[in-house]
Amino acid sequence: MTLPYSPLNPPQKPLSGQDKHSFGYTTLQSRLPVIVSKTVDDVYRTYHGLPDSDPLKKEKEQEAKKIIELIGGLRYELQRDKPFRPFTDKREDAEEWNQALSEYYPASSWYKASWLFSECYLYRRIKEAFALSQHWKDYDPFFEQKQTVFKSSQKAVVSMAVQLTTPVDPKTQKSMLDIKVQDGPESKGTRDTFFEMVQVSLWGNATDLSLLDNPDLAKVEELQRRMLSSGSSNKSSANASPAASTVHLDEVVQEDREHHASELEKHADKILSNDSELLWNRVKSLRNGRVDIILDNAGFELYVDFVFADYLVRAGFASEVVFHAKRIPWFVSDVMPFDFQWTLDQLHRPTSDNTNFFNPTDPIEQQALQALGQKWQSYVNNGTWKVTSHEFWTSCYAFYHLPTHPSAHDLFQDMRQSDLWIFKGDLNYRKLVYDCKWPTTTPFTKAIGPLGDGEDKAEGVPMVVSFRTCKADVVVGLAEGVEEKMDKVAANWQVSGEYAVISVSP
Ligand SMILES: O=P(O)(O)OC[C@H]1O[C@](O)(CO)[C@@H](O)[C@@H]1O
Repeated sequence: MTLPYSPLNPPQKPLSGQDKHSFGYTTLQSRLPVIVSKTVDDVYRTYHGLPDSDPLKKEKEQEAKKIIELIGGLRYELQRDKPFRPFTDKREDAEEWNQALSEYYPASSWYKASWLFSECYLYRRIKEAFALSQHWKDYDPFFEQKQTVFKSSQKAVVSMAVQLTTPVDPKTQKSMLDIKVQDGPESKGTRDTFFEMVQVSLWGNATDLSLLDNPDLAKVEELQRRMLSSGSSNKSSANASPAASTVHLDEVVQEDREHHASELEKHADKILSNDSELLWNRVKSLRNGRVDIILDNAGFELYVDFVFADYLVRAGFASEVVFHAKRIPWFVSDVMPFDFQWTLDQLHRPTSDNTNFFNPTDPIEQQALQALGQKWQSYVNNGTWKVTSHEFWTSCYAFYHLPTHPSAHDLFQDMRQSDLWIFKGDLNYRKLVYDCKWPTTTPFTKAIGPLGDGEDKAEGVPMVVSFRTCKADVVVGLAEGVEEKMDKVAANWQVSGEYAVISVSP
């Protein structure tokens, strides 16, 4: 079946930088030039830091200068709204990108094309600058930023690890993650934990680097405090002395958990449309199913994605979780396969090694991190967790094209084996709904076209879920009156990342 839609002919009017009041305009005008400049800074710092002992230093320096020149040129083109030009590198997706450029936007430019196309084109152009080199081909200019922000998440990461691994019931010694579906899917523990995990996974999307043009680490911490008690309870295990934490850990963790649960409750009204009950109905019927998570950001968000996936496995709902990462550096903080393994490594490295990424002083905290890291590594080793990547996720195409685009054929055939697709984050949401100006009351299931449950539903698509904090103008699935109410509450509610939606299409 050929789709009537294309980047040039989306199902509704597309968001575009032409609208000066849109977040697309602000992004093209102010945010992307900063991101591009920071990319140049990173390359500059990295090549200046090359050791003299590196036999390839000279060649690498020369190539780095070329990369800087290319990325500088890109910034110039963006700021002056110059026409798009074709790609000149030999990556496997270059031809498809060039075809799309000539078919949809032969004489277009950054502000004239759809915002979605322009923004994806920018990240692909950054990749081109590296792909044309020999020594920097696989270099990720955003890795250092991803690392720094993850490091600044230590408090939240550690606190959550302790909460998850400490027995909640001293008699059974079971932790929050040990709740099994055999205890009855509707048992209070299983159900409550599910809703908590969903919210943790959702708000994990609030800390993303492309939105924080200038990663303000205090803001990152503040955002994480939304979902955690760390830093807010002075009894938190993260602050307790080793002796105190050993003696009263159960109590402290219990208190932290209660605080955490009430923090989440406080944020429940920030979820403007919440289909998590529908999701629960599906999840609780699963036994040893397959769940696909289309990842968004590395760092803290990936960590909470691991937590959610671990819950699904331990409870017995899933025996296979497939994580979809990006093949190229994308929207600054998106997960690449390297980030996936790197994150696991930081959690379960032996603590005697002074180079530990996280360095909590309390042995209980160290053990908690290691316990999670080792458990998660074992899932990777035995194939329960798989990380994969596909060019489609970094193409210019919205997800309407996943079932029918020839280059996504293998991906779609594989994903059809899944019981549930969970899309994380804002960009994935934008690609699900084709980044259009939908009325906010449009049902999610309609706005996602062939992935929804309308007449044009593609065969083999399972339940589609999106966990998204709102960081772009488009939002659907709202009840009548919500948009008007929100306009009075906060002028920038659609893009601030303060509000969220949990959307499900059966
Ligand atoms: O990491 P996320 O949640 O996909 O967000 C990506 C960010 O980049 C944007 O696509 C704009 O640059 C926004 O929509 C969002 O702020």
